[in-house]
Amino acid sequence: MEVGFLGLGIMGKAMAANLLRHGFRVTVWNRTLSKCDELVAMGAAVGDTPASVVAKCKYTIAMLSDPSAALSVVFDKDGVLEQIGEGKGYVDMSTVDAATSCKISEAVKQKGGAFVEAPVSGSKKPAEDGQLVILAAGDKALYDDMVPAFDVLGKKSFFLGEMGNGAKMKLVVNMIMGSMMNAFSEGLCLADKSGLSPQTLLDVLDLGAIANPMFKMKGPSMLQGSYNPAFPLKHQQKDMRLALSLGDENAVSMPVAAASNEAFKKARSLGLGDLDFSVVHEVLKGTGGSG
Ligand SMILES: NC(=O)C1=CN([C@@H]2O[C@H](COP(=O)(O)OP(=O)(O)OC[C@H]3O[C@@H](n4cnc5c(N)ncnc54)[C@H](OP(=O)(O)O)[C@@H]3O)[C@@H](O)[C@H]2O)C=CC1
Ligand SMILES: O=CCCC(=O)O
Repeated sequence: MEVGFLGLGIMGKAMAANLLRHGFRVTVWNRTLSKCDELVAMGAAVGDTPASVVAKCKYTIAMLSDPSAALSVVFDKDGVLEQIGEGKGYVDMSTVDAATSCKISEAVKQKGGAFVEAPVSGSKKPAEDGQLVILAAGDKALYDDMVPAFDVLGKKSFFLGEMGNGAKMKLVVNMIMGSMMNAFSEGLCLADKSGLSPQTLLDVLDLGAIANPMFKMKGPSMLQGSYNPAFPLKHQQKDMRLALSLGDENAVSMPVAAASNEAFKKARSLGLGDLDFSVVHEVLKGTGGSG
């Protein structure tokens, strides 16, 4: 199967590499073109523009930072829309809001193409290992065509029905994750300040009802103050912002998420946005809490 791949950041690079390793023919494009080199060394072809990738490939996947990047790659000059049409499919796996997905879907459909939104749960390591959870919605026929690729990229794919449901599900999941990260960080601070060993807290948590992979993976590096980005904090804050907006639209009160968003915003204002989202711990250590 031949696929195009737009966006070779932390996630896109790992996902495109995975497709190559599994025998897919992949044509890549990235705004900063030099980031294509590593994929070329693995056997990828390069397109000069999103439009040229879509012209070459029946199916094109995108993994871009945020709504503005997702819209720019479709609607701007040399964008996806210039070449999408009958018989071609576009799959955006970026985390965006439902309105962005719907806008792209309408434009792609107007040109005769098919569109699926397919944001993912799982970070850099699951992307490298093909263990993502895919939250797809939109054109069911295109989704079915993409199953061979989704099976390589993920351990499970959900088809969630109408356009926007994938984006909404992803935002709900990341709203919970961001709030959990703040509660976890506050707990580490509280243990430390009240004379307990934070390491022992990690051991206790790991044996109880709230044990989870995130605490297990991020806890030790947070205690060391090490924040190599797997999931950049700027993206987590974007997801909290979009989830809070979804809460506004649906009159859902989310005080925990709102307080967590403030801590992520504070971290961004301190220039920590490109580090892992667990760096919010430094903010909470500084203030003694998110409230
Ligand atoms: N990292 C993670 O753990 C996870 C991330 N996600 C989501 O996946 C998406 C990608 O995340 P991640 O790979 O971590 O992000 P990165 O910041 O590592 O990469 C972002 C990508 O978007 C491109 N980009 C940014 N702005 C534009 C623009 N205006 N036009 C064209 N391209 C642009 C960047 O290009 P350039 O290289 O030129 O800057 C880069 O390829 C995000 O929506 C994120 O929320 C979802 C699950 C997990
Ligand atoms: O959007 C990022 C999600 C990160 C994760 O699921 O571990």
